This record gives sequence, C-alpha cells and structure tokens, in this order.
Amino acid sequence: MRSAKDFFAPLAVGAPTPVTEVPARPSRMIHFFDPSNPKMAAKVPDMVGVSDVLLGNLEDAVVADKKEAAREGLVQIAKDVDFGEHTQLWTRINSLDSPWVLDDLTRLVTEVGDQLDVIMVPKVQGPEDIHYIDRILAQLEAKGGVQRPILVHAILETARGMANVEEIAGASPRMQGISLGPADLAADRRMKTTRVGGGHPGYLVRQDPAKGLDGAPDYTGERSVFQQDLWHYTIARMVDACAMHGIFPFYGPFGDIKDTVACEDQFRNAFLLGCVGAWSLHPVQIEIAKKVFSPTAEDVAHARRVKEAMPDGRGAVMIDGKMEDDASFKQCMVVLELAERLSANDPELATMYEEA
Ligand SMILES: CC(=O)SCCNC(=O)CCNC(=O)[C@H](O)C(C)(C)COP(=O)(O)OP(=O)(O)OC[C@H]1O[C@@H](n2cnc3c(N)ncnc32)[C@H](O)[C@@H]1OP(=O)(O)O
Ligand SMILES: O=CC(=O)O
Ligand SMILES: [Mg+2]
Repeated sequence: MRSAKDFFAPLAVGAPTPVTEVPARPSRMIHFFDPSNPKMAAKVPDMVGVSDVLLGNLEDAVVADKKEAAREGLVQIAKDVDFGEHTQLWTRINSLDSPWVLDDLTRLVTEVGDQLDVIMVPKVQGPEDIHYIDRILAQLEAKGGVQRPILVHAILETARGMANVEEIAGASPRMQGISLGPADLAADRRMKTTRVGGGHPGYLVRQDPAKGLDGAPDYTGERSVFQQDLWHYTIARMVDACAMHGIFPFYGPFGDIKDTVACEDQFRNAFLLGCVGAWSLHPVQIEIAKKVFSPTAEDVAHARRVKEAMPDGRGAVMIDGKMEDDASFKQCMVVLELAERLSANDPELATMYEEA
C-alpha cells in the first residue's frame, strides 16, 4: 500500500497528475460496440450524444482472430469521431493474463490516450491488478504525452475479486468505478446458471402449505412463489465498496435483449441500491438505462418539497403524512444533485424536471 502522502503522485516521470476526485459525469449507460464489426462501428458517430458512454470492446464477445482488427478499429474511431462534451469514450481491454493486453494498452494509450476517458479492466482479482495497470498506464501516458490521467474501471467477475472488492475500489486514484460482471462471476463461483445476468425462475421462495381440514399441512394445495434476486448481495457489497472510496458502481450486462421488461427491472434494482448506470449491449437497452438511471419527475418534485420545507436540512417536518428529517433530506439531496447533473446535458430531462 502506498503511503497517504504519495498516493496522488504520478507513477512515472512525465505522466499527468492523478485526479483527487473522480469526475461525476453522466454515465447511465455504458454502450458496448465491437470496433471490428463494420456495421456497429459505422453506427458510433450517430450514437454520440445518445449514449453517455460508448465503449469499444476488445475482450469477450470479440473472437480471437478479430482482436487486432478491434484494437485498430478503435484507434481509428477515436481519431475520426468527435465525441463532444457529453459522451465519453471508454474501452474494455483484454484480461491481464491474455496475449493481447500489452498491445491493447501500448497501442491505445500512446496513439489515442487523450481521447480515452476510462479503461475497463476485466476479471480483476485484487488490488495488485490495479497497481499493475496504474504503473503501466503512467509509463505509457508519459511516453505518449497524454495530458490528463486515464481512469480505470474494474469488472467484478471472480470470487477472489469479490472477496477483495474494498481493496480494489481503493487501489488507485485512477479508480473510476466497478461493474458487476454476472456472467463470468457465475462461472467462477460455480453457480448453476447459464445466463448473462438477470434472475432465474428456480431461485425462489415458496409460501408455506396451508393447513388441511385435519390441521395438517396440505402439500397438494396452490402456493405462491416469489422469484428472488440472485445478485442482491453482490451489488449491495459492490455499492458499499464504491461509496466508501468515492467511486461509482454499475450493474453490468443483461443478455436477454428481447426481454426489455426484465432488463428494466434489473437496472432499476441496481439504481435503487445505489448504482449510477448499467451496460447496454444493444441499442434498445440505451433507452431503458436512460429512463431507469434518471430520477423520476415525481421523486424530484418530492425532493424539492422536502428541501423547501427544511432549507438548512435540519429538524423534522410532516409532508403528506410522512416524517422527513435530516436523513431523508440527505436522500433527497442525492436525487436533486443527480437530476441537476443529468439535466445539464439533457434539455428534455431539464424540461421534465422543471415541469415536475
Ligand atoms: C458477458 C459480457 O462480457 S457482455 C459484453 C460483451 N458483449 C457485447 O458487447 C455484445 C454486444 N452486442 C452484440 O454483439 C449484438 O447486439 C448482439 C449479438 C447481442 C445482437 O446482434 P444482432 O443479432 O445483430 O441484433 P439486431 O439484429 O437486433 O441488430 C439491429 C441493428 O443494430 C446493430 N447493433 C446491434 N448491437 C449493436 C451495438 N451493441 N452497437 C451498435 N449497433 C448494434 C446491428 O448491427 C444491426 O444493424 P443493422 O440494422 O444495420 O443491420
Ligand atoms: O463481462 C461481463 C460478465 O458478466 O462476465
Ligand atoms: Mg466477463
């Protein structure tokens, strides 16, 4: 562990100074595209301003013989496309034990380092992986003359990464956030699922049997079942680790593209638990994330009323029959700050909140 006094010092001569606070930029959806897929790549310019984050994926879902094409495609996109002020460009590099990662980092940082906001690192096992990335990024930033530090986002998708999540979150001032990677995590944990995120009909609780006429349980009667959330523990723990270190938690992929209803539910669970965004794998998921990860007009209106009733955030008042005090005031401030930040980039949202 570095001492507190040199935590924010650059890790290579000539590298930019690390940030002391992670910028809170709108990141409701991290939209994945494969830069080696000409159809997807061609859509990137039109998605600027539509998606908060566009991520050129180099890892899983890109076949081995397309790895170089994906890397070069992303370099070209970063050079050609103006991402403007409101859309960030991220990449997901190959895993640290893969034959591609060193070239991913070297090529991208030295060639288009100033265009890249965040590098997502898959299968992070512990703080040592972030320390490795931290140092090599500093060396490459110095070599490429990169002006601002590239931030790092870890995917939580191994049991060991899960066990080390707090240390991962605090491993470097570059840490921007963490995403849950439910597909790899399920495999690594040896869960018996075959899906990319979301729930499972077999993971449920069943109502107790009613009593029969003889007072004994009637095991033949109808009983309600309630599907449970496979990811509750993991997301909640990730959210705490991120909040503790001032970085941002995200839900990852939802693979059932056609099930837009369950996708919205999964995203909303993550939002309510504290996540700021989720991955979008298909254009249809961008709108779902935008809807879910923007506070509702109703919540914004309520938060404003609480703020008006308690201008200094202290005391206790009744609003619509409910007690509000310092703690609910703070929750309202979280909602209002997010609404303000999002509406600064989104005139439609700004109008919706004005009219709320
Ligand atoms: C567990 C993990 O690691 S998850 C992260 C890794 N996985 C990914 O990144 C997957 C990204 N997404 C995809 O590859 C695709 O969306 C798929 C394979 C899921 C579905 O693709 P398709 O069957 O082509 O979907 P569909 O036919 O509905 O596509 C409609 C159009 O949207 C385009 N499109 C689909 N996905 C995307 C995308 N992510 N970004 C941009 N455009 C896209 C298609 O190219 C197609 O274009 P066209 O109308 O010009 O032909
Ligand atoms: O990379 C994401 C995952 O779910 O695995
Ligand atoms: Mg994965």
